[in-house]
Amino acid sequence: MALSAETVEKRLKENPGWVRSGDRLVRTVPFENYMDGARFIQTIARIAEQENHHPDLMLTVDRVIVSTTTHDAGGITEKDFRLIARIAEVHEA
Ligand SMILES: C[C@H](O)[C@H](O)[C@H]1CNC2=NC(N)=NC(=O)C2=N1
Repeated sequence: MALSAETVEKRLKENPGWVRSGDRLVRTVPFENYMDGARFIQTIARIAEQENHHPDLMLTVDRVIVSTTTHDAGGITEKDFRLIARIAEVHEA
């Protein structure tokens, strides 16, 4: 079930670096160079497979943009927050 806007805002306070954009949680993570960003994407891809929850990932020369929603629920769910908590374990904001 999609979380209410209030719940999303409250949970976001516990997740520095993440913002809500429409029905997505989004974080931009800066990197010194392309390959560091590429390695981060590889790590997230492994986590996504474990969680069976797969964020959109965009790699540029100096950042990775991570964006997640739960399509089935039509919004942000606990699955998205579980995923971003796992990402925080490998890269603090
Ligand atoms: C069938 C499978 O569980 C679904 O397609 C999953 C896979 N990964 C997913 N990842 C994300 N981010 N949102 C989803 O709604 C989603 N759905």
